[in-house]
Amino acid sequence: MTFSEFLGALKDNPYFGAGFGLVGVGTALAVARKGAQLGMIAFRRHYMITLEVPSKDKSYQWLLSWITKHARKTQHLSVETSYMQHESGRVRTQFDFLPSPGNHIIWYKKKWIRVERTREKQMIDLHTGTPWESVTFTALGRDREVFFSILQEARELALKQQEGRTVMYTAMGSEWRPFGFPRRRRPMSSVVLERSVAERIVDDVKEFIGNPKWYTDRGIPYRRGYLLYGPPGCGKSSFITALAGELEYSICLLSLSDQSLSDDRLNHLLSVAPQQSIILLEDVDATVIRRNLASENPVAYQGMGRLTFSGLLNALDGVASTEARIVFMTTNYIDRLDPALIRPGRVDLKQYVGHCSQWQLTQMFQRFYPNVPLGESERFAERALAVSASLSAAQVQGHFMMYKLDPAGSIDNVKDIVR
Ligand SMILES: Nc1ncnc2c1ncn2[C@@H]1O[C@H](COP(=O)(O)OP(=O)(O)OP(=O)(O)O)[C@@H](O)[C@H]1O
Repeated sequence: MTFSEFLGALKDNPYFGAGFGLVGVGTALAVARKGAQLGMIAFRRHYMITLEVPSKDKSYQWLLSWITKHARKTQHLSVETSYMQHESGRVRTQFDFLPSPGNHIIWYKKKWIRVERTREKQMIDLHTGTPWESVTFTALGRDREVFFSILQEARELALKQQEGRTVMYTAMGSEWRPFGFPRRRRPMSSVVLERSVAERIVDDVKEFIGNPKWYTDRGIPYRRGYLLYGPPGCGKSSFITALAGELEYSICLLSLSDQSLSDDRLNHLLSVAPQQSIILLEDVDATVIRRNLASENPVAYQGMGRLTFSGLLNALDGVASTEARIVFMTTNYIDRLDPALIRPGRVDLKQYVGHCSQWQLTQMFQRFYPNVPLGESERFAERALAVSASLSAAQVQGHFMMYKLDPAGSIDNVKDIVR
């Protein structure tokens, strides 16, 4: 008996015949299911548009906030805790509910949009230690405008949340991440530098930002470097913070004494800094010190601080973008810096920020005790300078804090300023 004869005999058998009928129905169902799947794929391909945004993309956090705003009715939430500084200076803890991983439906511009937030359990971003995530937007139709509109709105929403604040970024692995809570912008008037010093720098930066064409016309990289040097506590960092506020820029803070910083990482970080930000390199003398120590004692410094001096120079030279790139460096020891580091092109403007002059002391007193006659401020300045000619603004501020409501006490006890 052949195999087909055998199958024929089975079909004719009353017990097995019914089974064959079921197999026929099952096959039909499978075919129908397959057909539906193919139909769905074809429908998706031709009548639906999707946009996937990975968590590494700059717009990812903005989009999560946007989704939170639009998916108000969703019951599946996760929380993100942040800190916000109030006008009063108080720091408030803020809980933001974000849509949890899964599907959410949003009605937006007369369209239903499915938003799927996925989190990879298996994959971790090694640089930040966070799981890989993505959000996928799916809408009916072929019009991409809806996605542009969502991205644009999400960006504007994020900018609005930062209005009046300065965002500080710190380097986390190969990325810049917001650090702490956005700070209230520091007014320029709150930092008292020697007469016309602040104006000189502010004018220079504004002139630079306003003239990209000048640079492109001449083929000069559109970047500008600044070096503020001088003793501790005289206002270098405070001034840069106030400048960022004035320009409505954020600050990307990087300490060159960070032992985990390598040439490649620095190079990468400088090239991916957020738009409209000042890159602030602190302790810029640290690389030079390390280089000297390492050459004196190579064994002890082996493997430490893979950032080399030439790596720093290369990274600074590589900083070029279509956007104004502003790099500020600070140091307490300019004499320790290699001339190659501060040559024009790497540092275009150097400014000494030193101990308080008589004019500065008068201004500081006036700002702290606004209702006191000018003569009293001048008297304080004279007496303070008689105590020490090298007072830092931080020292003076500390002294005022001891006599918050007592300007006369602040003058009478001025000798305590050096304690
Ligand atoms: N010129 C200034 N006017 C007003 N406040 C100042 C000034 N300089 C310093 N201060 C105050 O002193 C503190 C320390 O200042 P800041 O960190 O800006 O100094 P710095 O020069 O950057 O010091 P370092 O070299 O140690 O980094 C801040 O709280 C700041 O408010």
